Amino acid sequence: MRPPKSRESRKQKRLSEVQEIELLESWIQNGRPESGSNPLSLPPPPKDAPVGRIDDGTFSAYAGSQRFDQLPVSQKTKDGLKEAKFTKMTEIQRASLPHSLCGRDILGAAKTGSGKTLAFIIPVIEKLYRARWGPEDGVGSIIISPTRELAAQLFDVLKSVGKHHNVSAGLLIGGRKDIDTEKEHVNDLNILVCTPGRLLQHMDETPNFDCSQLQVLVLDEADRILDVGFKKALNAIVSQLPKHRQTFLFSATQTKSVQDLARLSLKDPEYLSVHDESVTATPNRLHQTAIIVPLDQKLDMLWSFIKSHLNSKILVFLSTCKQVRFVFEAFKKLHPGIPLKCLHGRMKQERRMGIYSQFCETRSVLFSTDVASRGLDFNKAVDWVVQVDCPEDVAAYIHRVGRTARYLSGGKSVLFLMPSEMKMLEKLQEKKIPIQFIKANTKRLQPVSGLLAALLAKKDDKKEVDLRHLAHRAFITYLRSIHKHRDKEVFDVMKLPIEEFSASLGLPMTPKIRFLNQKSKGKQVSGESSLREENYSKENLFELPRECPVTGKLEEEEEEEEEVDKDFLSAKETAHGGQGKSTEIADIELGTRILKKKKLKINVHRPVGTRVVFDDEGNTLPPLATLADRISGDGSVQLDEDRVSKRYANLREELKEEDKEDKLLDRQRRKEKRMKEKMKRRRGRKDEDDIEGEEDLSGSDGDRTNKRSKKYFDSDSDDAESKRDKDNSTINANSISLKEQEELALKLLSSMHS
Ligand SMILES: Nc1ncnc2c1ncn2[C@@H]1O[C@H](COP(=O)(O)OP(=O)(O)OP(=O)(O)O)[C@@H](O)[C@H]1O
Repeated sequence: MRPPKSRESRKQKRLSEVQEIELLESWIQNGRPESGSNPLSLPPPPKDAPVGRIDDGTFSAYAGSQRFDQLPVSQKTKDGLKEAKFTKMTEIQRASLPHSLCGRDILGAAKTGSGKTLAFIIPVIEKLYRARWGPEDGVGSIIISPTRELAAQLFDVLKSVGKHHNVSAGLLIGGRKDIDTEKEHVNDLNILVCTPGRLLQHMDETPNFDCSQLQVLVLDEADRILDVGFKKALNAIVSQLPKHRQTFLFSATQTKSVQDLARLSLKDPEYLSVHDESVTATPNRLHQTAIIVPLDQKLDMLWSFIKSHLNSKILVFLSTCKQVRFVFEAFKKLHPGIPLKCLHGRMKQERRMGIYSQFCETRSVLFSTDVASRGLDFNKAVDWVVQVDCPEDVAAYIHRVGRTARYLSGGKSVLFLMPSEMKMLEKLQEKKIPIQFIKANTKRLQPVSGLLAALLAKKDDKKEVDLRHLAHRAFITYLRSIHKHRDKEVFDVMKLPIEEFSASLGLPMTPKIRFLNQKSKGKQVSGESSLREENYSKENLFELPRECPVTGKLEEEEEEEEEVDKDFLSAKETAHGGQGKSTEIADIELGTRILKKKKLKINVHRPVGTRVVFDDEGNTLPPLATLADRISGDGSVQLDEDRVSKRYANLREELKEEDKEDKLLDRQRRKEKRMKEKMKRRRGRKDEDDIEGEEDLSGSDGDRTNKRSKKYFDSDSDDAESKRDKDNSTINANSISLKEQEELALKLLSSMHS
């Protein structure tokens, strides 16, 4: 039996909670801001004004307040905020919290790093607290994030601010092994922080998984989640949620699409875009630069940049997973003098999380795909964001550079633009992005292509990473990503110096890309300038215009098997450098080997049926002579019919044997192929980012779909092959009889001797 004192104190606690909730409800109702108003435009309450219920039964105004403790939120939340050292609200928090606390749907837009997370975490916790939500009530709120790392980060903020509350919360993200345990507990959770894929998996597979009582739905990085990549998953999720709920959509690049909003059944949402009037769309303390770098000099430039910023924390964006892996592995071998890390959607989840936390803690260079471009708030500030490959659009640019200069800190970014991508600069400037165009000091450029070529030329040690293979994949996936871009004003694969690019990766020969017009290959775009031809006097690598106040140095897996897209590529035999051709050929793709095969020479002028047969002494004999060695009385050659039938019987046996062997071999080959594909699929499923991960311009989603369907067709084709085998056996059975063959042979023989 529990001591009565404890029961008494629990009752007391309950009573005080009920009273607090009543007070909060009245306070909220009393001071609700006008629908459509922006609380930022209201005067802040006087400094020492009373907060909450005032003596005469009225309440303090909370719309317009600047501190968290002036808001109608529970003491538990206030304590959580205080302990996490959050006292003053940011603009998006001041603008949206008065509306969200009184139950309205929110469409929130604010620059990166401006505190949008708390703007939805606080009302989520408060709504459930005021509804006295408990474990037995099930799922009360769902917070959806496009990536696993971001979901984990949101979960951490939730745990810290809500630490004094009794609601239960869980992080549901793909790539974790404990799905079965998760299924057992998910029905006891009140707040789910998840990625769309994992949530849908629970909706599909977990018995009794029920979201029918949902109170609040949050989409962080809403425009991304509403994007085509997540369309199916999101529609399926939303179809299982009650329509009567509160919905919050937040992003730095918010969607205003009526269709999107209709999909989510938003009710008169408050559109709060706090930086609409701002001169810039990016954080004020972010110093942004762009520099022209031809494709074949990108790695030289990146290497030089890293070497001249060894004491910085640098986040480098590349287009595809394969590029990330290649640059990471290759640069690692060159020991630049700063720790290197890589992050992409095809890595195992534990490793991804490990890398993410390590990068939060240490000075290092992180090579990443766009999986790290949104929402991530790396603990210790990122000094530099380097975009080696052009972002797909302005929104992607904003999110990438937004990984630095967060909240009150500063940061720098540099965008490498190829001459053919200059249109992107215009697009960025049109969208209020203050980006400064600078020139490189080529004197300080440290070429790395030669070193890469030497690395790639080294004999492969089986235990080590196959750099040449990685370079090859990086080359192909990059070009494919450019080819797939819809914005042809910026991304035009035909304008790229393909051969030079291949050489810059250290590849001994240029893999051939079938979709390219051969004639235009190798030609440089007009205006493609070579950095090495330019001459700049200053000591630093990049030069800013004189008036610029910035004075920093730069003023400015095994992953899945080869996804050999035979329709997409083959290889071209052009050797760069002094690499021996013959050794290289074996290493390039199947397509190349097929091209290298010597064509069989067929002498079309040779008369039909004139196969030359020799006797034991090497004398030529007439055709079919071996079957016609019975000499008749008049001296003419006659067929020995016994020998003929014997010969045919032997031939039949031989053929049968050969056929058996061939079939066996073929079956074995197909079995191996199936096994390989099965393994690949398994590995793919393990390592694969669930739909949420990627972004990655290797077009992972698309590619995966293709791969899956390809597998589907492959397995079909196996069936088709076995069917063909059966059909063939039918054809054999119906083929001409032995007697007919003998007659044919006799006719032939007599016609030849006549
Ligand atoms: N009121 C506040 N006081 C102090 N720091 C804050 C406050 N609100 C947020 N922060 C801090 O600001 C940083 C950025 O916040 P947050 O991650 O929520 O930004 P965001 O707007 O969601 O950015 P993104 O658009 O990149 O997702 C975090 O480190 C967070 O702890």
